[in-house]
Parts: sequence; C-alpha cells; structure tokens
Amino acid sequence: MPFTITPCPIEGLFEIVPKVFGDHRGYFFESWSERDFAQAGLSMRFVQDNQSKSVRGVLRGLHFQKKYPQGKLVRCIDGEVFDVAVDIRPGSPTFGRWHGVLLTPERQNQFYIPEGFAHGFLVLSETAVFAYKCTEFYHPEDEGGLMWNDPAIGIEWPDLGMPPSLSDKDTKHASIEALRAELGGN
Ligand SMILES: Cc1cn([C@H]2C[C@H](O)[C@@H](COP(=O)(O)OP(=O)(O)O[C@H]3O[C@@H](C)C(=O)[C@@H](O)[C@H]3O)O2)c(=O)[nH]c1=O
Repeated sequence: MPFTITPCPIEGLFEIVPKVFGDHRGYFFESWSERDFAQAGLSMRFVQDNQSKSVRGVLRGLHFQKKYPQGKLVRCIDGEVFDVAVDIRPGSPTFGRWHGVLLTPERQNQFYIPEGFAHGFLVLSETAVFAYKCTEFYHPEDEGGLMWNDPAIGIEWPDLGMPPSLSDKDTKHASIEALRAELGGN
C-alpha cells in the first residue's frame, strides 16, 4: 500500500501520507490512486482539479457549496499552509468543530475533506502553491462561506504577527450560529 491513510479526530476527515521513492534523480510518488484509497474505505469520484498560488499571510476560506457539496483532497505542492476543515453537517455530533493539518511538500501529506465541511487555509511560507481534487464541479451561485475567525468555532490559526490577507468575499461570511439556523438539523 503506497499510502498511509489515517482518520482524523472528526469523523470523515483523513490525513494521507504517500510512500515517496527517492533516488539520485529526485523523487517519485503516487498522489492519488482510486484503487488504494477505495481499499482504505475512501471511495470518491473526482471531477475537477484546482491549483492556486498565494503569498504569506493569505487566508482563503472558509468555503463550501450548499446544493452541490464538494469533497476535496488537498495538498501544498510548494510552501507551507495550515489547512482547516469545519464540520457543518446538519445533525452531526461534531457540528461546528474544526480540525487543522499542516501541509508541506517535505511530508507530501494530503488532507481529505468530505462533503459537508467548510474549508480554508492560511499561507505560512513566502508563497505557497495549493492543489486539490474535487468531487463536484464549481457552482459559483451555490457558494457559501463561514467566517474564519468566528469565536464560537475558535480555530487556532498560527500567529504570523500580521492580520490575514483576505478576498473581499471572505470578509463577509456567516457565523456558525447563523449557518446552524440556515442549514437546520441541529
Ligand atoms: C473555486 C473556483 C474559482 N474560480 C474563479 C472564480 C474567481 O474569479 C476566481 C477566484 O475564486 P475564489 O476567490 O473563490 O478562489 P479561492 O478563494 O481560492 O476559492 C477556493 O478556496 C478554497 C479554500 C476552497 O476550499 C475552494 O473550494 C475554493 O472555494 O477563480 C473558478 O473559475 N473555478 C473554481 O472552482
């Protein structure tokens, strides 16, 4: 099995570390295998791959789609990011809880975030290239957002000694309580 797939403390989240083959040329690893992930109980169909580059202090998130939720297999291919998922599954016993993973090319680790989570990340390095596979297409009209610094969630973002740099959109998201009321089920 060329992957170590470890469940995270919130049900449905997984950290994946591939087996990296190094030699005098550099390295090789498989970053995704439908067969091997399925063997570990992770069966999904990816339909879109995304890549973004950001500078230090950029925080993208927390994002989700409502009618067309996306599962995401995320990794940082250059630089270092702190990646966060927040459970927004109506009725989930861990609704509103967050889990964070440091993603680095040194570990080549990946984070699997299934449908029903809000997702975001903070760039810790000078620049970071972030890549991810999605189980659903982008539907801009269906996008939802959760406030990155909602005290009721209490995400412990690493302190960079500067306020995060956000898109306009990301300064205006809902609180977890507003989302609970909107999504129902809890
Ligand atoms: C996400 C996305 C954006 N775009 C376009 C819309 C916009 O003009 C431009 C930048 O979009 P955004 O500002 O939404 O990009 P960004 O803030 O990087 O959005 C992403 O953030 C992370 C945290 C996620 O989890 C992703 O699912 C996605 O929401 O790219 C697409 O064409 N396809 C896509 O799938």
